Amino acid sequence: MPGRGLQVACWRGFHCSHTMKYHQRAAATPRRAIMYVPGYDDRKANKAATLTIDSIVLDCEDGVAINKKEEARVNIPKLLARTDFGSKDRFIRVNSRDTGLTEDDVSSILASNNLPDGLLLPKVNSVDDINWFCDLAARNGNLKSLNRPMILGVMVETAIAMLNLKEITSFKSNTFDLQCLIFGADDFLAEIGASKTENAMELMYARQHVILHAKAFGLQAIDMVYNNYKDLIGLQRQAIEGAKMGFTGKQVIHPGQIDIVQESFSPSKEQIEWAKALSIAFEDHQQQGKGAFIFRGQMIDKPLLLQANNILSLINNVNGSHTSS
Ligand SMILES: CC(C)(COP(=O)(O)OP(=O)(O)OC[C@H]1O[C@@H](n2cnc3c(N)ncnc32)[C@H](O)[C@@H]1OP(=O)(O)O)[C@@H](O)C(=O)NCCC(=O)NCCSC(=O)C[C@](C)(O)C(=O)O
Ligand SMILES: [Mg+2]
Repeated sequence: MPGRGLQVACWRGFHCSHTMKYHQRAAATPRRAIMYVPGYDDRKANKAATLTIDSIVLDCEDGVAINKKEEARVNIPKLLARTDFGSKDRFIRVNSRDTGLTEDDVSSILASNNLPDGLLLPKVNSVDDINWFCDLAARNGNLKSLNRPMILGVMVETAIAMLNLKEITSFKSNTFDLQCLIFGADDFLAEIGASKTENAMELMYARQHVILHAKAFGLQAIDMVYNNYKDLIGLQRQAIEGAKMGFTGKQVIHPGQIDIVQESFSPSKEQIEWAKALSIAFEDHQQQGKGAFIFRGQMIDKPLLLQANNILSLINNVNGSHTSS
């Protein structure tokens, strides 16, 4: 792929820091693309079921007009019951705490016998918002029927959430498993009064802030939506940039965006070959007592091995998830 070279992003949190107790939380499930599907829209949901994509989000929030909210929350459990989404992760995005709609979402969606794999919580401002939601879900939901924790994705899209990210990413619970931070660029731009530019330079700090906190706590970091869904060249540029920055995946809104995004967040053949060869060379040099050595003209030491391991872990996870479908 043009422009990718062998400069490898840190694809996952696994090997990037010594804080292994957090890094062990990192999900092995690849979430390179996650696509929003309005929860009331059976045609789009049926289409989504046929597509090759890591995750889908059945939406009750901003992809659903206020007069369609009830239809979406009633329809989603029926969709989950009758639709085979294959190996895709099935998320539901509920409405945020401040809307007063979350209680109805939870009663309808989580009381059902057809639970999703995970939930996305939008417009979270603090860990108190997550705890509030988890209490609500534990009281009203059918979560005891699960033999695993419910996966959580927290959407970071307010200024106060950015300031509270360390506390938010420290969230722990036996019933809920926080696995992803998801950057909601559109809401964030609206809140800080900025305008989106072509190269998104106004969002660089916020994107890095999300990555930093996700990786410090072993979470996946999911990049912003590319709204101009017919511009595939711009999408590819932004997706590759996000992967190089350290994001593990990207939100999408249209089927035409999936392949480009999933490819951008997958190691190329050259990267895989490089990672395998480097691992072997590293082991050989360790045997010879050399911590640093020259490999294909570059100085290699342990951090490069860790980057190579990130590539090999990702490719194993991607292959594993596809063979299990
Ligand atoms: C952009 C739109 C209006 C163009 O809609 P369209 O009907 O003009 O598209 P199309 O090109 O005609 O569609 C082609 C085929 O793809 C299907 N299709 C099209 N989209 C989807 C989809 N998402 N999921 C599944 N299938 C889809 C569509 O049904 C059709 O299938 P068909 O040939 O069988 O009829 C449409 O794609 C759409 O509604 N996308 C979802 C938009 C959405 O959910 N937005 C909210 C999430 S982003 C957000 O909230 C912000 C964030 C993160 O919070 C923050 O940054 O702050
Ligand atoms: Mg949003």
